[in-house]
Amino acid sequence: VIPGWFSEISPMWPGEAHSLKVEKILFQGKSDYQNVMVFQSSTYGKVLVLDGVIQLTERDECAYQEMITHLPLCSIPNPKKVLVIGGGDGGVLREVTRHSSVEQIDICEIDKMVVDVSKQFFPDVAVGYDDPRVKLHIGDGVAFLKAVPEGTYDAVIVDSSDPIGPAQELFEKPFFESVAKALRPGGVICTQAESIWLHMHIIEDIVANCRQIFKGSVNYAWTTVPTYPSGVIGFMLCSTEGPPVDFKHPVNPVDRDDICCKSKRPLKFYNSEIHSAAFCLPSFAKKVIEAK
Ligand SMILES: NCCCCCc1nc2ccccc2[nH]1
Repeated sequence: VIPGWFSEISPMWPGEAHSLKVEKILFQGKSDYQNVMVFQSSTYGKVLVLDGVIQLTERDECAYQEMITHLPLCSIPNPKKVLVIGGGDGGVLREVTRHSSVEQIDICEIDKMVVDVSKQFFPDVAVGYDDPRVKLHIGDGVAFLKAVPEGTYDAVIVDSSDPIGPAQELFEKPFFESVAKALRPGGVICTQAESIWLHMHIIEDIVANCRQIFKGSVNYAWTTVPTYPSGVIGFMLCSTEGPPVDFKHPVNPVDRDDICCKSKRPLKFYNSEIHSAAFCLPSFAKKVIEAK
């Protein structure tokens, strides 16, 4: 351990570790589910760490939050009811509220400490909670979805941490089946889907499960997030049987400047071109993901 530096060492990415220079540790706690830490970095703003894994930094969180939200919501004409699983930081909520068509936003986060810490240390991220359309449920997303009436949501966004830890079940088949049931025909799911550099095997399994469960379209998109392992992170975009969804060509643009929300904060990362580009894959990933 180098004094004054945080290194993200994990068996999920053996032999490598992204490091950030630490100015000051701002919070350390242990919730019922995981270790929670916040530190002031020298060059990436404040950083949220769960069980030693970087979840977000102030400098690059826009890339992840904007892409995981607008890739699904800009792919359907008129999203009204949206469910967020995980995402206790509130960043996805902030992005969902940009869509004026949205009437109801449910969020189910298992760890209340993540919500409280985000509100205290990441107010520009947790601003998402201020919107009156948002309803926060503290609990397990697996149980929450079992209780949801069939066909309730237009979109479900699974903003999970990694498969090792509290989010493990959110990567498994039964959970995807419960999401498919909770979606209306032609509804969409977008999940945090790891790195094509590090996790092709996990992605292969997720894609196989999604092809069996989601009878509309199944696509993988990816983007750059400098502080995530290997500097990239991906998303599974799937739709249920029903009105076809073409994820690669957004029907509901959000980069119009009239679409805004309380924070009046402009989009920093997402736009319609980067939306389409996100689905272009390197050959080694295409071979696995688009295998016919
Ligand atoms: N190793 C990549 C980790 C990606 C983490 C994405 C993420 N960031 C989060 C912040 C709060 C709650 C859930 C979250 N899920």
